[in-house]
Amino acid sequence: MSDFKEFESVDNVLKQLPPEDYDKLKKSRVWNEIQVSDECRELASKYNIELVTCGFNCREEQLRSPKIVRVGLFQHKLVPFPTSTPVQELKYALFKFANKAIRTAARGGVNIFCFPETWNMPYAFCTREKVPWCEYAESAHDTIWNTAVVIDNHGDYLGKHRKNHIPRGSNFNESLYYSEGNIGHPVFETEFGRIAVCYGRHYPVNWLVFGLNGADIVFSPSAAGGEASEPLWAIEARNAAIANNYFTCAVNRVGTEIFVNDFTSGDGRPPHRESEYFYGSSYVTAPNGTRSPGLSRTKNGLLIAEIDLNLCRQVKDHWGLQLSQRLEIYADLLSRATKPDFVPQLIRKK
Ligand SMILES: NC(=O)NCCC(=O)O
Repeated sequence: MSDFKEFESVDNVLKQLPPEDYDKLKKSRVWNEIQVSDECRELASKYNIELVTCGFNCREEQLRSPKIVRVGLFQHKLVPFPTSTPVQELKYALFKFANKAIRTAARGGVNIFCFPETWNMPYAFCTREKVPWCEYAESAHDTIWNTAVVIDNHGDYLGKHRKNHIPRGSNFNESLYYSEGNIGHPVFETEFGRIAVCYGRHYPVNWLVFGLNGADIVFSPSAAGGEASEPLWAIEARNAAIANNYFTCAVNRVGTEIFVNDFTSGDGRPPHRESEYFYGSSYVTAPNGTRSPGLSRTKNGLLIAEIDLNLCRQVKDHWGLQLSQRLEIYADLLSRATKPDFVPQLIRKK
C-alpha cells in the first residue's frame, strides 16, 4: 500500500506515451492546450505548485457569444507543517501559502478559484478530539456548520453553503463537530456564471438539486481519502456533470496527516496516528462528460481549465435529459421513502 500512496497519477503515466499517441489521447478526451502567462508558470514553479492547464471544446453559436471562464482548482498538503504546530502559526502559514496560490491563479487568468474542504486546518476529525481543533472554527458567517463561503471578484461576500451530508464513519467523524446543513442548495449568480458548492458528492440527488436551481458550474471541495474512497473519485463528479449538464470541479486535499495522540478507526486496526491518505487528483468535467487531466495524487497543484458556459445548453439541447427526467415520479417516491411506514416496491415470486 505504501508504494501505491506514492503513485503520482495515471495522467503522468500517459504523458510518457510517444507524443503522437499522447496527442491522439488528448483528442479522444477532447481537451486542448490553453495559453497562460509566463509569470503564472514562473510563480507556480517558484512555489512548487504543479500547474496543469487545459481547455474544453465548445461549438460556436450564431446568436450567442461564447461565455469563456477560467476556473482554478487548488489542491495542497498540510505538510511541511506538523499538526502539532500552534493553531495561530499553522493558520497563518496556510494563509500565506493560499495567498501564493491565488496570485499564481490570477496570473493564469483564473476567474473562479476553489480551495479543498477545510483547507485552512488539519483534517482532525479522525481523532475525535476537540482540543485544540475547535479553535480553528471561525465565523465565516457560521461556526457549527462545515461551510463554504463564496466571495465575488470585487471581494464581496456573496453567500454561503452549509454541507448537507455530514460523514459519520471510519476516519471521517465530522458529525462530532458539525451540524447538518439547513440552508438548501444555493446557486450564486456571478459575473462568471451561476456557481454552486456541493460537498456531498456521494449523493446524486444533492447534485441534482444544484442543477434544478440553475447551476452552470458546481465546485466540490473535498477532503477525500483512503482505499474505499478513491475508486469513487473519478466517477462521482463526472457522472454528476453528465446527469445534470453542468461543469463540475472536484477539488481534493493531498497527503497524510500525522496527529500527536493515538486514535482508532473502528476497522479492527490497532490505534494509530495517521489520517487517511488524501489522494489529490482534482479534475474538471464538462457537461458532455469529457474531462480534464487530473492533478497529481501526491503534490500541491493548480489546475486551470478554460470552459465555455454555452456548452451547458448545447448538451441540454442535444440529449434533452431535462425534458424526460420525470421529476414527479421521483418526488412522489422520495416523499413516501421518508416515512417510517414506507413499503419498498419489491416483487417476490409467489
Ligand atoms: N470529507 C469527507 O466528507 N470525506 C468523506 C469520505 C470520502 O469521500 O473520502
